[in-house]
Amino acid sequence: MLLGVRHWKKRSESCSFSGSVQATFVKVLNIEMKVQKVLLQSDVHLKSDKTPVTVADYGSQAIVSFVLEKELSTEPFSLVAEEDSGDLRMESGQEILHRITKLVNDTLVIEESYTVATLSSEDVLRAIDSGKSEGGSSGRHWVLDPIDGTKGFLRGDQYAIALALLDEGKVVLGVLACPNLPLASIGTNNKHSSESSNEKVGCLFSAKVGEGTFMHSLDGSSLIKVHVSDIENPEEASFFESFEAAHTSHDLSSAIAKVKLGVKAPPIRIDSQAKYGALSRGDGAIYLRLPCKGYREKIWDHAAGSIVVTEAGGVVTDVAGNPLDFSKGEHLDRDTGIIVTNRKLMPSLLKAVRESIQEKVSPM
Ligand SMILES: Nc1ncnc2c1ncn2[C@@H]1O[C@H](COP(=O)(O)O)[C@@H](OP(=O)(O)O)[C@H]1O
Ligand SMILES: [Mg+2]
Ligand SMILES: [Mg+2]
Ligand SMILES: [Mg+2]
Repeated sequence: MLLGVRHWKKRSESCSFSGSVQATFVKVLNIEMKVQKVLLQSDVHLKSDKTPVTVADYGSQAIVSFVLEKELSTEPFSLVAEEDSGDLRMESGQEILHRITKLVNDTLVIEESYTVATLSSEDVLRAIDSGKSEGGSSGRHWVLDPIDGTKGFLRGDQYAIALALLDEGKVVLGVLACPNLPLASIGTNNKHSSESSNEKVGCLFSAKVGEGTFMHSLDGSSLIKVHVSDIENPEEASFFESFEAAHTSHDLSSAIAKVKLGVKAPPIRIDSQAKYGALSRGDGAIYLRLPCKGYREKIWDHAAGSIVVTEAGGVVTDVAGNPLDFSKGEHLDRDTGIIVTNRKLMPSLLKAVRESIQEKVSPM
């Protein structure tokens, strides 16, 4: 028993971010917001799976992994992150690597505690590749999506930086920074909005297992504990889904929400895990993600978002109603979609999802 308590204390102490990591996280965000406004065509590349990646994705991964490794120098460091340096090591990647290196140094120079020396391109490549761990069910692994919703980032819309900690395969800590998300509600089911926060954008959600979810403003001026919507009547529940039709079936979610549940409000379509953040503070009551059959979800797309919602009182499952399993490496071990809502709505939502999928498979 005593051993268990000691283990828990040790774990929770080292789970928490030091102030300088959090401050650096915010600086990365500020830089990304500037980069988003001045992005050049040549700063954007297509990866082998045809999804976009930018200097900001690589730069964010290099900085967060560099700072985390420095902060956690006394313990084994394992990071599972989205990007790798393969394309940057090729001849064609030299120009973009040069710009990433400049971006990383410009950012780190602002944070005095990390100005050991100017980082070389090789240091930057090494920092990006620190994210090559495979994760799994034993030990601790940090999970990073340096820019989630890159397509939204390119459009000038929503995106997020998502960092989580896995301990023995379970998410125990999550931080979700959403630089373009208004502090006021973006949905119809809101309970936290206030007059003074109406115009401001930039939210940072943080959640630690057993301690709830907090929303900070990015300028540090406010901090509140948030809770998911307590709506019980599905007709009043507004729902979130991906902006990108290629990432989720808009037709299927419309059949579930409108036809089966009688939801009246139109869907709120935004990019990235900002959907989890917005749901955690009750902006809407449902998030449906129903990708094409065969798409395998990655853990960095859901680890931080899922704990932000569950610690705010919500439920995150696959379409069979099982909790998401983050212990199987870089992929979530499901290919059947993700549903998120509050405890009261989950039974009717699950039923509606199952019926709609069944009807799609065998139309009457
Ligand atoms: N065909 C597909 N189906 C579902 N998700 C996909 C997809 N192609 C890419 N994605 C993932 O969808 C994420 C964005 O989610 P959303 O649609 O909620 O904005 C992307 O994250 P990145 O932008 O980090 O690559 C990417 O991992
Ligand atoms: Mg990507
Ligand atoms: Mg992502
Ligand atoms: Mg990403």
